[in-house]
Amino acid sequence: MGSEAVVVTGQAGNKFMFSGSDNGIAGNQVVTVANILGKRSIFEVSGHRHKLVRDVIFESKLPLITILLVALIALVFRFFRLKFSPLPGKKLPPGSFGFPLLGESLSFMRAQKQDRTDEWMQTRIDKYGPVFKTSLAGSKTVVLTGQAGNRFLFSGDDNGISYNQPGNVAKILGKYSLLEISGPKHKLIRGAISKFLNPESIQRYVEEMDSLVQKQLFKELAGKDSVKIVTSMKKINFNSNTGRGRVCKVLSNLIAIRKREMEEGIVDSQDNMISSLLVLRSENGEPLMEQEILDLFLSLIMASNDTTTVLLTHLVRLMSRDSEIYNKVLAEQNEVVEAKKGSDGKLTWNGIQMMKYTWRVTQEVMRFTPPLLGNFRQVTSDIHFDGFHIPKGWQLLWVASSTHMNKDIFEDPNKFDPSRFETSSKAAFPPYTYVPFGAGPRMCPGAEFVRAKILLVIHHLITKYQWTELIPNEPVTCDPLPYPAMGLPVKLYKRNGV
Ligand code: HEM
Repeated sequence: MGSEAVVVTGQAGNKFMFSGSDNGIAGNQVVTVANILGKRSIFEVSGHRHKLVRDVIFESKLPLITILLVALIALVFRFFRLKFSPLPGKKLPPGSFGFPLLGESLSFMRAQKQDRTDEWMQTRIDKYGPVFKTSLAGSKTVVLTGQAGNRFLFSGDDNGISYNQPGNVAKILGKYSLLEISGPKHKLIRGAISKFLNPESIQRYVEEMDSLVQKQLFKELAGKDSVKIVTSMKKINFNSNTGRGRVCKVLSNLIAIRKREMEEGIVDSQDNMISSLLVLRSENGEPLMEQEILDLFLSLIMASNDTTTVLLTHLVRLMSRDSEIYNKVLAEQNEVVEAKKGSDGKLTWNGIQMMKYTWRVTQEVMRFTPPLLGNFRQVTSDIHFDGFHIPKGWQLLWVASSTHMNKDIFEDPNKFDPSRFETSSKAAFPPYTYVPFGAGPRMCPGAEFVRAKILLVIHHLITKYQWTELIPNEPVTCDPLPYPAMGLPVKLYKRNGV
């Protein structure tokens, strides 16, 4: 332990050691033990004080178990005081770590369950300011809110801030998912994937997407007069009952098919995402392993399924509650139906571009209820923000509502008003303030795909069906995404002539 020592053994040695207290020999413990026990522990005090403490403990009439219990509690408190004590000389953000071990996790989880996360955040912002510390999921956490906090967090990728997800999420996604890789490899793979998710690509396969959406939607709703919207939307997005094992098998087969097709020259490497990943080479010329391609696809599926389901669910819920919005969306979609007559009944990219009002409603739904309320980052080296020191090993948390519901950014924020998106959101709101898809190098690459998907589903749903909620005022619960607690059961009515 960094000290020279003499080992004393035998009867004579023991006698010398045990009788020698305060006679040139002290009972003090090594530094780490002393730190934990505290400098007034019986092991650390000596002389008259040691005798006094010893008499109180051993001569008292208190049962030994009580004494041991008190000592144990003191030890645990001491341990956690040290563990959670601020670093000397460093200005840490204000805030509270809550209870030992649990931190503020329980109250945060309770707020999530009751859909009161915004309130939980706001109470702390009012008390401590836009940057505050807490302890969540067993980690010391700094919550960064507001435009400046968002900008710092979103731009800080690989700069003392890492995107790696908590252990359980990482396990599900696989270690090669886009969310787990960083640096040049992340840039390379993100670039390859994004090429297939940008508007130019979506334009090419919008008709194919449309026929798939129609097929899945009508298969799901056919013959039913009531459905749970959450379940139906999950099935339309991706059958959530399909486990990781089965998806991997299907993807493995697909990779083998693409490899063969490329060898036979049937498809070009830029025809589809799998082929383009198969020809991708890292800086040192290495191709991706099959496991990497599998994890990448799985992460795309996982990142898209729940978020898109939540968004569709909240749109359907809103339209069953607000007949004015429902009628305006329906009127716009009927215009698209008319326009389709000029293109053999097919929904084209132009049709998608006509759905401006529907998209504004969707944008406002995401402002009110962002499908992803926020996300964590890991601090990989000491960083500084707004005059505060944030030590390595802590985590950061960004929260969409901190800017979405800010009256200085969005006028009358509690009013549902799709018209605020009439000019392009980029021009209307300062950067890093409207963040349902995040921002910066880790911004959601699926944003354009989501737009096409949502508009296609709503187009077919509203032109064929009307619906009413079966549970009035069904509460929303975040687990961790904001879902209606009972899955939004609705009664379906087919429109005349369908
Ligand atoms: C309504 C639907 C969606 C919402 C609200 C959403 C939201 C987000 C947000 C906020 C982030 C950034 C998280 C952060 O910075 O902490 C993100 C990242 C990501 N999203 Fe989405 N997403 C949606 C749909 C999709 C879809 C459809 C895909 C795939 C086609 C997708 C793939 C991804 C991936 C791969 C990342 C990680 C990007 C990276 O690390 O570079 N998302 N998403």
